[in-house]
Amino acid sequence: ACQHLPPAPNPADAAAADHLLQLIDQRLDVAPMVAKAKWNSGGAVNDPPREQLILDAVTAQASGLDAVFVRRFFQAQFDASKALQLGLHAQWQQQGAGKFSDVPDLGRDVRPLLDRLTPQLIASLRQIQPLLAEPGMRNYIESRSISIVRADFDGLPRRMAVAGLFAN
Ligand SMILES: O=C(O)C(=O)C[C@]1(C(=O)O)C=C[C@@H](O)C=C1
Repeated sequence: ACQHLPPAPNPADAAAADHLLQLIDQRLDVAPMVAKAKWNSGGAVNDPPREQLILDAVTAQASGLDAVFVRRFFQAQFDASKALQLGLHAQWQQQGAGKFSDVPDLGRDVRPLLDRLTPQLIASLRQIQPLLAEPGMRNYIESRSISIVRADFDGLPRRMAVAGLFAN
């Protein structure tokens, strides 16, 4: 029985994957705060110069790691954040929502939360990258992500964020 199922990763590798998924979830948890700050300010969700700044920083910090892999991963985190933010904006638009009170400042309060996660994500990617080709690892990551990473908008942002680990 179950011969068709891929093998589960060993406990240490599974724990490393769970840790990365927790960090992905923590980063995605910041998106609603970003969305509120931008809703109040009227600023665009997409900020290519800010993305470029982060990509340049991670490329510099990630020596030894494949630059294409790291950049693809972070771009996927931006794209997941934007999908979540745009979904929230569409919801608030439809509800005729007004400005939110007590929203943290994007530059002073919110982006530092993302910046604090960046080196943790890079450290976790270092651990995970050599394990990604193990049989069963992709399957494990994708199924575990459903329990660990937030599920907004039918899981679209979650799927986008996790897909960034794989080339296709
Ligand atoms: O900092 C912002 O303005 C965000 O919206 C967050 C974020 C990110 O995930 O880091 C996502 C989309 C933007 O294009 C730039 C950066």
